[in-house]
Amino acid sequence: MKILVNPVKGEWKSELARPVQKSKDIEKIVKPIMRKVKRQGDKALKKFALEYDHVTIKNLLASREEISAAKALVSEDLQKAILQAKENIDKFHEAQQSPDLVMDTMEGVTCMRKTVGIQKVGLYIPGGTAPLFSTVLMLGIPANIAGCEEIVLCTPPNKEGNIHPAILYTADLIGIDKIVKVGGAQAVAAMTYGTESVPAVDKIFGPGNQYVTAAKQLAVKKGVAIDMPAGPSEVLVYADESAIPAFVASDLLSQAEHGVDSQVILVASSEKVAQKVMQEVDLQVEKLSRKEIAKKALGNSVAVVINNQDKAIDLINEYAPEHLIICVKEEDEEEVVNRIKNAGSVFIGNFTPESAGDYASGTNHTLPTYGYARNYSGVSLDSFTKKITYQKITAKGIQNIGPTIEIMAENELLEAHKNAVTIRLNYLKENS
Ligand SMILES: NC(=O)c1ccc[n+]([C@@H]2O[C@H](COP(=O)([O-])OP(=O)(O)OC[C@H]3O[C@@H](n4cnc5c(N)ncnc54)[C@H](O)[C@@H]3O)[C@@H](O)[C@H]2O)c1
Ligand SMILES: N[C@H](CO)Cc1c[nH]c[nH+]1
Ligand SMILES: [Zn+2]
Repeated sequence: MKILVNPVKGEWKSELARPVQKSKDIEKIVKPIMRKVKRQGDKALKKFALEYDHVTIKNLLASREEISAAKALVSEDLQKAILQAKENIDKFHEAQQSPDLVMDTMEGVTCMRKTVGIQKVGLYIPGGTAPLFSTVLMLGIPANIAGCEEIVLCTPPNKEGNIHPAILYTADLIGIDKIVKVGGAQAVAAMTYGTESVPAVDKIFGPGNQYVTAAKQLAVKKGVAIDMPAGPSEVLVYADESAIPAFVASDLLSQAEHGVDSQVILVASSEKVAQKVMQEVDLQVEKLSRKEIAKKALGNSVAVVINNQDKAIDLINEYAPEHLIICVKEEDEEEVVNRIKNAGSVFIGNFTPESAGDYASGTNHTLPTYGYARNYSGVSLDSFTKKITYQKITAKGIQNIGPTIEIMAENELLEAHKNAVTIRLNYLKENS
């Protein structure tokens, strides 16, 4: 992890650049995958499973037997934990429901807004290097609450050509039964175009590596909506002397272990704080089973010393981290929290590890990366819904609002618009 002491604004931008392959390079790989899946359907999915996941897949869809058998392969302790996490995520997402709106803007003019679930949704569950069954909860729960009619789940097969039992168990728990053994860009292509086994969907959700993220962006060009570009995980920890270095180090490593292209940033209030955290990182990383991945991610990562709070907050807002951990003196906490404008999800205080949000506290872990927290929110119930507006105008209502519409239409030089009102007003005059 590189250390940067009191950098000037221009300097931190280049030093904190995310480690991504150029999108043109990734597109060169992803575009032909999308084309092949569009033309060859399931045949292409099986071919790519062999090429990228190194397995032969006979049946792309998980069978009822495979799904039912999964429960016995998940320990009771894990089942209990998944149920606890489900309960909290359920609660937090249920509470996000907003009442329908009905109001009269004028006498006789009623406007309404209703929330409707997106009909067909596709959930991508990453599984390349770790089987992220927690993502099944994060996407499946809000999809259910929103009332989405068709839910398809795609996830890469493991080395044996199967889906990890915890993914199957969690999917079954929340009632998802269309589970497809397909990962990467080919999964996104399948949900975009539809194949013999995979239905085309209206919106694709879920994080993934750079191939998945690039494919989702190409899917948008084909008219499919996506949640957001949720790529390699990242965390920024803002720590002062009150932060416990071992805790901070553990949080940095929790995101570094996701993938070699993850990035973790420490913004420390002094060199002493930064040094203590980095010593802890060096100690803790050696004990991790994914230390090779984490070490590579640390190579993309930076500790920045900034002894001025305004500048530190400037940097945080400019970087727009996916996860932000704020570990500052309690008397400064509220002010710092309130000045954060750009972050996917914020974790406050020494006892709030980022993993709490990843798994079980209730918030969603599918969040914007790569600075997209500047203009995207993380996944929530809203992501699975659309709002439809309605209106009903009575005879009295059209008499009230009609003249306003007529003069506006006339001045926009749109005569037919005006006529649609005038014809009604004349009718009412003639029939009164
Ligand atoms: N932002 C978020 O909310 C969030 C949440 C969870 C995970 N993540 C990120 O998701 C990612 C998961 O990545 P992963 O790789 O473990 O799993 P993944 O499921 O995203 O990708 C695995 C698939 O990538 C494809 N692939 C691999 N190498 C390829 C190549 N050379 N060319 C074309 N396709 C190839 C394969 O088809 C494979 O099935 C990590 O980067 C992690 O940080 C992000
Ligand atoms: N930290 C990831 C989001 O960037 C989500 C996750 C799932 N499992 C563990 N972590
Ligand atoms: Zn995580």
